[in-house]
Amino acid sequence: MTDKVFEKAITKQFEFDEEVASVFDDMLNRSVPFYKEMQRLTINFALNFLEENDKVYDLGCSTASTLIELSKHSHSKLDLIGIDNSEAMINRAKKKAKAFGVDIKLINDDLDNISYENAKLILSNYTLQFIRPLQREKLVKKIYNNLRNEGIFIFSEKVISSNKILDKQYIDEYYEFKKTQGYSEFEIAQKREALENVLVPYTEEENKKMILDVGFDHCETLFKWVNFATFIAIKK
Ligand SMILES: Nc1ncnc2c1ncn2[C@@H]1O[C@H](C[S@+](CC[C@H]([NH3+])C(=O)[O-])CC(=O)[O-])[C@@H](O)[C@H]1O
Ligand SMILES: O=C(O)C(=O)Cc1ccccc1
Repeated sequence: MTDKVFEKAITKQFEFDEEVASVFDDMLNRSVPFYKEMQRLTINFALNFLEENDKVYDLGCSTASTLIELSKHSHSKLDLIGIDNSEAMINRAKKKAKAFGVDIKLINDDLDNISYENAKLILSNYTLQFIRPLQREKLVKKIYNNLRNEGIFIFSEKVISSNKILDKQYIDEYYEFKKTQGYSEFEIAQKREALENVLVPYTEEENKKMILDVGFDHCETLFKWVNFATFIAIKK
């Protein structure tokens, strides 16, 4: 279904409710530049590190698109677990996984309440940005502690620039992108307002610092388009 959530006047903050969940795949494809390419890279890099029966968690799995694709491309059997605190998203994820005949454990809970024990790979594309900064650091520490040795964390985030002039150019460039995707100026402005204080982006450097501060040995940018970045972190 086509995303028309912000065509009408909005009075509340952005929420992952039934209305958003019902158009979410279209929303993400049209709102995240190179979403499919970012997802392809996530999966290819993940597969390089995975072996039979490895445990994989997707934090903020939404409609489970990434886990379904991962499962389709894997030659080994994986233990796939998706977590999302939006019931509407998890219900869609369950329907999609069933339709694709893919075995995924889908859990409707807050990321805080889950133990990621024995994980070989943790994925989290465009989700940490919705977690309050203090809690975000705590969650990343838990991710590090629960990953096995040589475990991998791949995550994507909307980012800002610490340079004011460039940051303004980032915003303008993204605005142009959204127009090419068929969003009107009104829809773009409304969504921006609804996301204010809900989506809290860091700079690329802040993201890397957060990762290294909790103990990861290595973190680098796998992919970046202006204000959208994918990172890979490795635990020794
Ligand atoms: N505290 C939380 N606990 C659990 N889930 C949460 C929390 N906060 C937000 N979410 C969930 O995180 C997801 C973020 S969307 C991820 C896209 C997906 N990764 C994809 O690649 O297709 C990204 C976006 O919409 O920009 C939503 O489904 C929220 O319900
Ligand atoms: O659409 C936007 O304005 C964004 O900043 C990114 C985004 C994409 C999908 C859901 C929430 C935020």
